[in-house]
Amino acid sequence: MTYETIKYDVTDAIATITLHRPEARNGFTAAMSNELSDAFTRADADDAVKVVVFTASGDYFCVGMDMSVQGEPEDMEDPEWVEWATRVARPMTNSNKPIIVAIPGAAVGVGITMTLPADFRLAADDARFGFVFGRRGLAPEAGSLWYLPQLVGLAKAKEWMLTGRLVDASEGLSAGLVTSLHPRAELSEAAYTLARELATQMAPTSAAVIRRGLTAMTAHGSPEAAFRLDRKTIPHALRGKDIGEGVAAFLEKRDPKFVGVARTDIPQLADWLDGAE
Ligand SMILES: C/C=C/C(=O)SCCNC(=O)CCNC(=O)[C@H](O)C(C)(C)COP(=O)(O)OP(=O)(O)OC[C@H]1O[C@@H](n2cnc3c(N)ncnc32)[C@H](O)[C@@H]1OP(=O)(O)O
Repeated sequence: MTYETIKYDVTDAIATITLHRPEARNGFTAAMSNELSDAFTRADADDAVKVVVFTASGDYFCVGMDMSVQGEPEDMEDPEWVEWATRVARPMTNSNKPIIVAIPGAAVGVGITMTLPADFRLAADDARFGFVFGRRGLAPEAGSLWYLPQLVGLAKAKEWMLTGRLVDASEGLSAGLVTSLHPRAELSEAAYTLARELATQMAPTSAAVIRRGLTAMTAHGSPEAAFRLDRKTIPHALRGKDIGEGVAAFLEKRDPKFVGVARTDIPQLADWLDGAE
């Protein structure tokens, strides 16, 4: 697929997906929805990719739906509309690779909800966030009715979504929405420092089990379900390509050279997670 609203790059095992409509403050469109869906799916399928960085060109991350081009749909059941945030959030949720979001400025509406399935949200210290759907007569999307209370608690999620007020960066940090804050000029380096650490220090199969397992267990797990999942994943890890390397690297006081590939080494992971309820 040719991308017109985003950029996609892979360098040194890190895929970077960049919202690229800076003239429109990266306003979200149907084309952007399709392109992001394709890019996250592509990064997951590429065995050369170990980590994904999701960021944006310009001073805004994304001002949400581009209200200047995205009019009212003729058919409110049209999946082009109903599914447009899900198309992004689902491949992010199912990704075998950790996802780091670097948020340089305002992230509002779908501009913030589509980041919630990611694993880390690093933000500029003057960024703002807004769950403004009620103010526009819309309903929350991207699975945010589930994700937001998981991240910040039910009381805060209700307050943010019911008022639709803008939340500043420090409140986002203290509530748990944001992982860390950085001066805007240092945000990109902070994101790539973290990405390089994950790409070099984490066994890919371990990362996939951890990010997907935590989400699945939080969504529909229990201690017994987690014990059952452990019984699948631990023997698998012990038979895997990287356990010897991880232990040897520790004992030899050197960086590991992990060769595992989650997608092909544990193709049954999705079935294990589905069966974990
Ligand atoms: C299914 C999906 C649903 C959703 O995503 S619903 C959410 C839709 N998005 C919004 O409602 C956000 C509306 N925008 C804002 O609240 C603010 O903006 C911001 C907090 C994002 C940024 O504030 P500041 O930096 O003070 O900029 P500014 O002066 O308000 O806006 C600058 C220019 O950007 C235009 N703009 C902002 N957001 C959008 C948008 N989402 N779609 C189209 N245009 C937008 C404005 O109108 C204005 O334009 P001009 O300079 O010509 O006056």
